[in-house]
Amino acid sequence: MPAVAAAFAVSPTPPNRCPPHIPYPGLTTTRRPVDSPPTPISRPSSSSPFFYLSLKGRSLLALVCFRLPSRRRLPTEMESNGVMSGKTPDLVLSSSYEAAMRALSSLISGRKRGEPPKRDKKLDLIFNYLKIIGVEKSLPELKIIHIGGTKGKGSTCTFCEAILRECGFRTGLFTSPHLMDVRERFRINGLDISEDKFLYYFWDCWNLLKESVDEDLPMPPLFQFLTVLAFKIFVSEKVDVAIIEVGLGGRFDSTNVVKEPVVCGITSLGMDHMEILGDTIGQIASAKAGIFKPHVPAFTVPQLPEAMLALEERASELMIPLTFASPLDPSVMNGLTLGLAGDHQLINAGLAVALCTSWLQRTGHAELTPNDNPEEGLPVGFLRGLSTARLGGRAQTIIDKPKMLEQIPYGNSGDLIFYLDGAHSPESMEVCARWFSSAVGEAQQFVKNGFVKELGYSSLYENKHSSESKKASKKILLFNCMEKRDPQLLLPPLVDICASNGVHFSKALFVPSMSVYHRVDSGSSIVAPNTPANLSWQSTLQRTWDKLIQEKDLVNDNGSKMQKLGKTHEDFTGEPLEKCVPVLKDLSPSAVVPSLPLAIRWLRDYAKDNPSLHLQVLVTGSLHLVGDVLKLLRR
Ligand SMILES: Nc1ncnc2c1ncn2[C@@H]1O[C@H](COP(=O)(O)OP(=O)(O)OP(=O)(O)O)[C@@H](O)[C@H]1O
Ligand SMILES: [Mg+2]
Ligand SMILES: [Mg+2]
Repeated sequence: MPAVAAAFAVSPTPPNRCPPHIPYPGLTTTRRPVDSPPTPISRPSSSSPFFYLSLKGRSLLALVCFRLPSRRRLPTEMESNGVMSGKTPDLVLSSSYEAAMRALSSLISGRKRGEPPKRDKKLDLIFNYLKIIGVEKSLPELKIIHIGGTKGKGSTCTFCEAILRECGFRTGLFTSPHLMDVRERFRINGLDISEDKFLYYFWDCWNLLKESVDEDLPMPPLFQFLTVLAFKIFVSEKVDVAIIEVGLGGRFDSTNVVKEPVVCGITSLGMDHMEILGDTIGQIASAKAGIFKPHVPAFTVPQLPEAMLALEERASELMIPLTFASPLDPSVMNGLTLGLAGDHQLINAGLAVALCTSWLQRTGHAELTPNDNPEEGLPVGFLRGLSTARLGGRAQTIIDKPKMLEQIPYGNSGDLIFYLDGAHSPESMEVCARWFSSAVGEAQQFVKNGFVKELGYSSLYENKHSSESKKASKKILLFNCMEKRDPQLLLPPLVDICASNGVHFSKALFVPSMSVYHRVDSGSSIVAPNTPANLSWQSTLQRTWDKLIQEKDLVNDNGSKMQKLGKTHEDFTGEPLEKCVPVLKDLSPSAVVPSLPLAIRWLRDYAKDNPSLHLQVLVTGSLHLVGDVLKLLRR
């Protein structure tokens, strides 16, 4: 066995749940040898329809020059806002990215979330958009892995992408939603698409569509546009495999324009988007199974019986094998950990292994699949992919210590750790609570041992200050969710599961998100600490929380009963509230904070003023909230 493979040798993976081998007609793929460096992303040359100037430093990279294809008009949006001068068509100033975001935002339809979409002919329309941008004939070349489900789609897609890239293939990954920047949705070979490439493909598609739209074929709504843009990018970038996450549902989802993927997967199913998909888990499963296609093997994870039945029914109608992928056995990781944290990721990783195995078999690369011989375990590409996969805002831990990497003694200026997870359904709230309980336990263990784990960078820093090991920890919840969600379904599982693991919140802060779903922001857009006029939703959340805490009569971190609402909470006495967030003055175990920047500032001040505390903040309830916190922490 080669040395590198020996180093990764693992005990057996179950001879992996692969269906009978169904060859994919006409499909074989070339790939880089496993040990060679990833294929560099090919850059456009000056003879291509466009070129870019590489200027000094990252900031100047935004000053991109494009030679737009001569048959194209200049983007109307850019002309109208003065970003691009009509007399100098080759120059797109840096703010053109903001112009692209404004153009994208204009595609967000006025339809309220929750109203049934107009489904008739939707996929036909999308097919027409693909024709207009010139990629409809190339779709079959993309060798797609198509993944739907209620929870774990993005994670499973991310594992698949990382595995196949580590096996030597050039990958394209399309996921949703994004946290900070729309480009996160389009990864090429593991990296978010660059701004220059994004702008090129964006305006190319935009102009072609604008030139062709009429009453019968209007501009597509946002997600449809992003879907056709993804196909444009992946076809143009000549990826070997495109991993496509379903947006919502399955049968009527924009991504279901894919006629013949190589393999399909359905992740954990649960009750979400019932207003569109149906009231029962069976109906939801049927809608999701709408991505199954004739001659294409399908895989899924452990499901409730009713959901499993609906998936099986659809599979048998199409006469395709539906294979059950069991959660990954951690022992097959040979001591490595999954790149995405939380026990639930074992479910997603097990599905990803099955999907990649099937993809490799069907595209003529069976030699790269896990060996049936249990002694040989997972191949090195699988192990590398599973252990290096990354996806922000899902069970992500960030230490708020900008100088951490300079190894400044820990604890001197406050100790604040953010645990971020975009859970927003009851099921995901449960897995989030389990992950948080175990993560804070782990962190506490490191502290007790005199070590602090820099979780974001997976390295250890020795703590030379023995007083550190005596630090007490406080857990704070920073929460928001969309108004269509029911906090009575989201907050109880969080509180119950944490409490059953001995984890109690000292305080809960309810705060409005800053990003809004009717606007697409760039990652660098200014985060304004605007105070929304109406905080009534946050007050509703607070009331739900307070009632829950009172009913449960929970104990706090010190083992003493939490003070009832309105009374002084001993954990928060002596803090310099007045200089920061007046609304926190009441010192109750919960508060509505009028803006997110204020909440972060208050947390930082509190940590600084209480150096003997470890402050562990769980941010959850909304991916918007998580994205906004990431933006603020990055600054
Ligand atoms: N297998 C799973 N079972 C239950 N919850 C999960 C599972 N995987 C992930 N989650 C939860 O769902 C959240 C989102 O994970 P992920 O992005 O992988 O799912 P998604 O299906 O793409 O979600 P979305 O509906 O937001 O697109 C995670 O932060 C976690 O809380
Ligand atoms: Mg969803
Ligand atoms: Mg997703």
